[in-house]
Amino acid sequence: MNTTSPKSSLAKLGLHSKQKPLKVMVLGQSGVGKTAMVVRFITRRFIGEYDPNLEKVYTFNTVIDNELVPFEILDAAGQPNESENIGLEANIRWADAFILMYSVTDKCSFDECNRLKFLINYNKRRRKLGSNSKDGMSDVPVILVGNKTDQWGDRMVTTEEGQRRFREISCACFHEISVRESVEQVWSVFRDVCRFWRVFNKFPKLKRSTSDVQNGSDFALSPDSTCSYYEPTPESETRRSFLIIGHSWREEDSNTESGDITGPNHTSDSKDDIEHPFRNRASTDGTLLSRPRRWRYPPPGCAVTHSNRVERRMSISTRGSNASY
Ligand SMILES: Nc1nc2c(ncn2[C@@H]2O[C@H](COP(=O)(O)OP(=O)(O)OP(=O)(O)O)[C@@H](O)[C@H]2O)c(=O)[nH]1
Repeated sequence: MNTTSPKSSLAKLGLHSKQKPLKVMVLGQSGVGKTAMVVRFITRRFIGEYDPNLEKVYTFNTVIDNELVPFEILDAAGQPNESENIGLEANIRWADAFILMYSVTDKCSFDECNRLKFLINYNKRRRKLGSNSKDGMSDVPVILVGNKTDQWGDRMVTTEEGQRRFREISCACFHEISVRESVEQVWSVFRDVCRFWRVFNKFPKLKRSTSDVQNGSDFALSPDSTCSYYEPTPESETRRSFLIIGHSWREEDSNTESGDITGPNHTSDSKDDIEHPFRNRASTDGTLLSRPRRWRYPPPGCAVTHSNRVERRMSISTRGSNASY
């Protein structure tokens, strides 16, 4: 017997809502290769020159890990002056996930990532701080990408600096790629965007981990999250993978395929790590320490001393590269 689900019948009639698109924003200084990367992902071609002022949303449906993913990709124009920050911030609020791109041949573009990550933190949190919803305490995946590794003679940012920065500004993972040389590297970036987005949606309580976990703490963001980068020299196409454990990464066996399920060793060692991984510092990224309970009429024996108060501090700076986290 031929059975049809109500969902598919509605879909045929065009009444059932489509799958939610994955809205990705590609951010970075002008000239780092944002447009080249998006076009490479969609068409598999490397096209040399583009209109630098063009800001465009590309829609592209593809299958990742056996699931259809309707991408909406906003290729943000490089932001040459501060007056365009308002539009930039509106776009940041629109997006579900981010690719933060710099060129390994341009130190300024690398430093610009700090400011942009700060803007992401601020704009994705601000809305949520005002909301009552518990789910509002969320974060979004941000993938740090260093492009143009084919220009190894002009390199100004080392792989180690990229790895350090990815930890410092709390991105979900880090890639080094050459859009010109490898379509596979470009695909691996978008694959990770999608995988992290799924993980963040699936485990809302983990969402803040990539912003708040202290250096070196072992916190399992996802058992199947791997990140990769490629060796910068053209003669070495060896793929190296990193398992992302919350804020930190560990080098894996180089034969491990991206997306492989990892063993139990990669999860957090103690339950305590999961329960108290955050909030060890005040910060300017909107992360507030939880306030101690203040009694209006303290119960007997519960004397609240002034020193018990936790200072709440939040300052916002969107200028320059001196944003702090
Ligand atoms: N060598 C090399 N050049 C690249 C690579 N990716 C992009 N480019 C070049 O870098 C230049 C800038 O690329 P775009 O894609 O226009 O950069 P963009 O970040 O979109 O720049 P805006 O549109 O100004 O924000 C172009 O000349 C590209 O051909 C790469 O992987 N290697």
